[in-house]
Parts: sequence; C-alpha cells; structure tokens
Amino acid sequence: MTDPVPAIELKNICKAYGALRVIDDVSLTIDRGVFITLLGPSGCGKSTLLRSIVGLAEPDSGTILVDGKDITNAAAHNRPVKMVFQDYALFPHMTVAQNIGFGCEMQGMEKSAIARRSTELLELIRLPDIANRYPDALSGGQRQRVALARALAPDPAALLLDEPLGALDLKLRQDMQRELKAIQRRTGKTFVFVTHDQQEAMSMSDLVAVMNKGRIEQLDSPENIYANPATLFIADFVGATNLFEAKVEAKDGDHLTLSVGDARWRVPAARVTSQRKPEEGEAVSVVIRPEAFDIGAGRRKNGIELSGRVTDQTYLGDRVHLNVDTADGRSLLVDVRPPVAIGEGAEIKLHCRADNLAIIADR
Ligand SMILES: Nc1ncnc2c1ncn2[C@@H]1O[C@H](COP(=O)(O)OP(=O)(O)OP(=O)(O)O)[C@@H](O)[C@H]1O
Repeated sequence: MTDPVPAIELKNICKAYGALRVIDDVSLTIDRGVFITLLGPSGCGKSTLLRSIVGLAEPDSGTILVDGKDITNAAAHNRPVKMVFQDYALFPHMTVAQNIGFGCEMQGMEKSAIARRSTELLELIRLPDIANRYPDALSGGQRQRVALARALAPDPAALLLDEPLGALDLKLRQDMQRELKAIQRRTGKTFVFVTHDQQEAMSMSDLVAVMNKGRIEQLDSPENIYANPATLFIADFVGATNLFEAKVEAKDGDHLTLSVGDARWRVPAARVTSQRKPEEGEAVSVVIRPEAFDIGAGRRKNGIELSGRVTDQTYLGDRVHLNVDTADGRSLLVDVRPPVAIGEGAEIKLHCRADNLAIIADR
C-alpha cells in the first residue's frame, strides 16, 4: 500500500525581512485529518509560516505542496486552503448565510447547492437559526463560528487558523477551544492552528510544532512536548519548570551519574530527551516539573531526593502549590494534591522518580 498524500508539505521554507530571518529552513509534513498547532512566542515566525501556505506571504525559497500539488507560486485565491483570522473578517453588509455561501458562489456552485451547504454548516456550528442575521447582530463567539463555517464551506484541503480565539474572553475562549476541536473531529479536516498560548495548543492538538526564532524545535504530541522536551527553550516555554544545571560525571550502561551542586544523581540515560546525547564531562540541564515531586520521600531506591523549607503555600482546589527553598539556594515550584498538612516554614523532603525528570544536552 502506498502512503496517502499528505495534506500539506513544506520543504525548506526560508523567509527574511531585511536582515531578520523570520523563517529559517522549515520543513514540515502534515497528514490529512490532523489538528496541528504551531506554538511559539510572539515574533517566532508562526504567522508568517501560516501566511506562506495561504499565499499572503511569499517565501524567499522552498516549496509548498497541498494535496501533493506544488502551489508555491499559485495566487492566494487559487490555493485550496482557507484561513480564519482573529478579527473574523466577515462581510458586514451580507447576512450570515450569504457570508457562508460566498466562497461557494465564487466557485460557481449552484444557488440551491449553496443554500444546502449553508444550512449544513449552520448545523455544524450549532447555530441553525441565525442564517438571516447580519454580523453586527452576533456575539464574538458566534461571529468566530460563522467565520469558521465560511472558511469550511468551499471544502478546502486544510483550514489555517491564525490565533482565531485571541479576541474572546477566557470562558468563551475555552468553550470555543472545545467547539473547534469537536468541529475538526466531525469534519475530519486538516486544521493548522497558530497560537502563543501553550494551554490552548496542548488541549486541542494531535500534534504541536514548537517554533523558536524561525525554526521548528520539536514536532510531537502534546504529551511528549511536555514530558520529553527536546530543548531548554521548550522545557521553559511549555509549562512550569524547575531547572537544574548539572554535569555528566560518568556513563555506565544505561545510567548516567550527574553532579548537581554537591549532590550526585544516578538517572536513566533514557531520560535524555534532547536529540543529542551528552558526553562524559558535559554540562546538561535537568528539568523537573512541579507535579513530579512527592513529599516526605523516605528511603526509595529509584529517583532523587531534595530537602527544603516551605516559604509559600497556595491552595488551588485541585492542587496545592508550594514554594520550597533548598539549603543550596534553589527556589523550587512544587505542586501536590490536597490535602496537604504542612505549614509555611516547615522543613520537608521531596522525592522525584527518576523517570519523571528530563535531561537536556543543549547548554
Ligand atoms: N511584512 C513584514 N515586514 C517586516 N517584518 C515583518 C513583516 N511581517 C512580519 N514581520 C516580522 O517577522 C517576525 C515574525 O512575525 P510573525 O507575525 O510571523 O510572528 P508570530 O510568531 O506570528 O508572532 P505573533 O504571535 O506576535 O503574531 C516579527 O519580528 C515581525 O515583526
């Protein structure tokens, strides 16, 4: 059996504005039906990459294929992809149904077929009764759903979404995240989503491409991005992190001995999550997420132990957040499940299982 043709293939895309390299040799294959998110801080090039696919930005070099066809030089209106923007961009003088039908009309679809498609999409976005309203009579969330329906109407090969929920307040934003994901599942369309919000990326996507300075640093499932960060930038950008500077003292079989301050940690070599594996004597970083700690360690064979003093404690319903200062001057973030019977100022022991930490060789 031959592999199905990917929805989108980017090959060696480069783009600079003057001396600024905004996209630096990005290659990316996106399979059909996948919800992928380009995640990264402001200015990392994610919008430019998305705009290159839809034809609103012109790469300096590289190739873009959609459904196996080279569209690198095709005009934006001839590309079989559609974009949804943060500011909706609905036509104010057209009704909702006319807005949704616009793309189909441009394709020369028959009036009755357009009406059917419009009704079908209003059902999909769960707003069957607003066909005759104008955009200014809709809420922000409703407008964004209509914008989504309008982009889906001509049955594009992929939908590109540039921070589409950025203008919505938090509650509505979370509702729309669920709604978007449900619509993607129901339609089976390829969605390429752009956001700088890691929670949004993690909660919706099958795959996340984390971008930094015009490059994709890791393409992986949300779970792997969080648990197995490939770079220090990713460990820091995605989720809260305790970072320890360490040195590889010895490698024996499938374990490493790290020196961390005055301590020695024996850890599985399999927990090196960067692509490059460190040599003996090399400086590395150890990442421990706040929820990877247990309190009151006792004697356990596997893992590392730390002790410190609780300086602050915040109850957050599902967890208790502790700030713990260690004797060697570190300030740790620790999340544990309630109930927690320790007061501020208490001396505690912390334990982290060796398979719950990540070692990164990119210092
Ligand atoms: N038309 C342009 N002319 C000059 N510089 C540009 C242009 N478009 C984008 N840039 C610059 O390219 C860089 C990447 O911009 P881009 O919009 O792709 O980033 P982003 O990751 O999407 O950020 P944000 O989340 O803030 O939108 C930024 O430094 C931006 O200022």
